[in-house]
Amino acid sequence: MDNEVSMTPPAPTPSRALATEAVHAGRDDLASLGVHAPPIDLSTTYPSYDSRDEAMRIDAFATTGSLPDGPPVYARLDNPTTGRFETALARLEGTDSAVAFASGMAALTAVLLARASQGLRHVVAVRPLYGCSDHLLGAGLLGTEVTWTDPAGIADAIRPDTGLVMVETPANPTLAEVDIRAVAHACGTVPLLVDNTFATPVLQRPVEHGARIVLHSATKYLGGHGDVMGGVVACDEEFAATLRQVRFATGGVLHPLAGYLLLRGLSTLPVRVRAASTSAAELVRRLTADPRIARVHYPRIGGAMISFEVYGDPHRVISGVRLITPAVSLGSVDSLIQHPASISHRIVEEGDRRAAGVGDRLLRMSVGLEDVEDLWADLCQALSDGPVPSARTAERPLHSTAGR
Ligand code: MET
Repeated sequence: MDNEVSMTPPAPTPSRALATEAVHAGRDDLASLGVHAPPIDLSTTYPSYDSRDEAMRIDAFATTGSLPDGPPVYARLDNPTTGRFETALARLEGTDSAVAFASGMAALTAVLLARASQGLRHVVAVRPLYGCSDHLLGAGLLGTEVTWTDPAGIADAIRPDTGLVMVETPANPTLAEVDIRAVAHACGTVPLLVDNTFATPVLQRPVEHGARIVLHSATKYLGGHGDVMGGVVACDEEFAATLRQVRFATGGVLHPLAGYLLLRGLSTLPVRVRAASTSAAELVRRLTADPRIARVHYPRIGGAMISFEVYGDPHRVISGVRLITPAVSLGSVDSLIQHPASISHRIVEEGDRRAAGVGDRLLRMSVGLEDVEDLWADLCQALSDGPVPSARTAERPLHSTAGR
């Protein structure tokens, strides 16, 4: 008996803290497999001597979109390594399921196609969104039609063919926040999609506030090291099944090596997000007190993204950084800065961009894990091409999202 007790792993605790899930979700079977790190399955195809069984499994997937029992037949249906990342992300977001894609844009594309395939081609959306999301909705590339509105106008904008309401909060790049619960209420039976890329499940779990679909560019905080591109949708199993069918049909699959890296990234997500957020809040405090800065944007829920408007030439700041990397993207261990009007939101028509608060003097910074004093020193020299102001000049009170 003693032997039996020691050999049987204890049943997983039903509700584990986020930090625990981040490290263990998607890995529950590893000890029983006799390994410590997750295996990487690079197979594109899976052998079977039973073609009748394969036909049945393909039929079942085509009919239901459920994960095949046993090997996936072909890598466009599923992959066990990527499946671990999907399991873990669903656990962190508090959803039944998650479906991973080659990028955040492939993930959003699949959501739009899934709804359009049900005859629901109309989308209601709140600006700002990430520039390419805005473009994908607005350009009609997928045969969808968008109505842009503010949160208060959502209920009125919904039509019988509305398949989706989409918001991003905090929004890229202004960090504007929407009240997810209020918006979800306004959506009625139409599913609300929240792009949770900036907040991550560490700071916000949209499903707990009534959202039905959560989108991530996994390239950002989930991966966390600037070396893997991916996207993921967390949702109920019914919608996940449709997304898997779209993914199979359109081919925007995540590579299993990326799936491995994303699972690995999740294990440090809470630590990374909290540490970078502490530095970001300190930089916000100093920037708000700095006479070279016209306005600082920082969301109430916190996070590691900050935006600020300069009185001077924003392009000089970009060309002046030495430690901070002047590059688009975000969520890496190292800090990045970019000029949204030139890069991340360039594709949005200028008038729409400005109306959404993305002005020409706005800079967006993704705060990484460097020492905050080094980041401040670099920002200061880039802002002034001069020496770092003394600490006393940074003692004015903290204020966020306010102009001066
Ligand atoms: C190609 S531009 C943008 C990449 C990324 N989504 C960002 O906002 O930085």
